[in-house]
Amino acid sequence: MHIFQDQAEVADALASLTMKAAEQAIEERGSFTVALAGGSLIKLLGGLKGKNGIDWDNWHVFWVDERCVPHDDPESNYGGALQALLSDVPIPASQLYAIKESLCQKNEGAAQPCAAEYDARLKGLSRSILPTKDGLPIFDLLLLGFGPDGHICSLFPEHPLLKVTQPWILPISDSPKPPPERITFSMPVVNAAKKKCFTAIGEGKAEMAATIIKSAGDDPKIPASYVKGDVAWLMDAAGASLL
Ligand SMILES: O=C(O)[C@H](O)[C@@H](O)[C@H](O)[C@H](O)COP(=O)(O)O
Repeated sequence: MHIFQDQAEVADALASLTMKAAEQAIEERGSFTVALAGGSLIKLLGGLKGKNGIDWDNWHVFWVDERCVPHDDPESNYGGALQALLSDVPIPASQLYAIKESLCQKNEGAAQPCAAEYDARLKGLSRSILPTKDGLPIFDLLLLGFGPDGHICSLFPEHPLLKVTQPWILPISDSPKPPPERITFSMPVVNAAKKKCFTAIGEGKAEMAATIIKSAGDDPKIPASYVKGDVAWLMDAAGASLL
């Protein structure tokens, strides 16, 4: 757990942690797979802009969850990350794994086909850049957010999806956080990743950050409590104020 003065310092620490994971993965396997959340995480991604010595050519970027909307919709997590960082760095466009936009022209009913297409696309990559173990993909790094209710990705408290183990990518059509139609990594896919990083910025995150960190694990009221393994927390002073 690392506590910093303000958001700018957290963004810088997030950049350092991501760069280190990338260097290690590229040295070991020649590629780096990172999956991003949406929400307030997006504004921290800019910390990677202008950093030297990054081998962007070998980065592969995914989304841990996505709203089923066109890419230019303000709700699009891909669109947000593009604006915050990805349009400014030379990652080949084919290595940005956005959801298939043509399946999302109408939000209603989009989650099922979107999730199936994303799941099939990821499984296709398991023969190349996305190694698997015990039938699950091993992402190098997940940059996660959490909601005030303790949700992560689009896995919400006491929602049946929390317990679903197959396929890798799940559709949700009744997300309590709008918009309702989304796709999300399953909890086993989250936990199979090599490293996960949570960020908590501002007073609004303090109470739930403390609850997650102090939780005994696997509390269906707090999806974030299921996250296990190598988990880093980067927080500002306000986000860490109730620890
Ligand atoms: O699409 C989304 O809604 C996000 O990916 C989601 O999983 C996010 O990480 C949390 O909702 C926290 O969002 P905030 O940090 O904005 O509260």
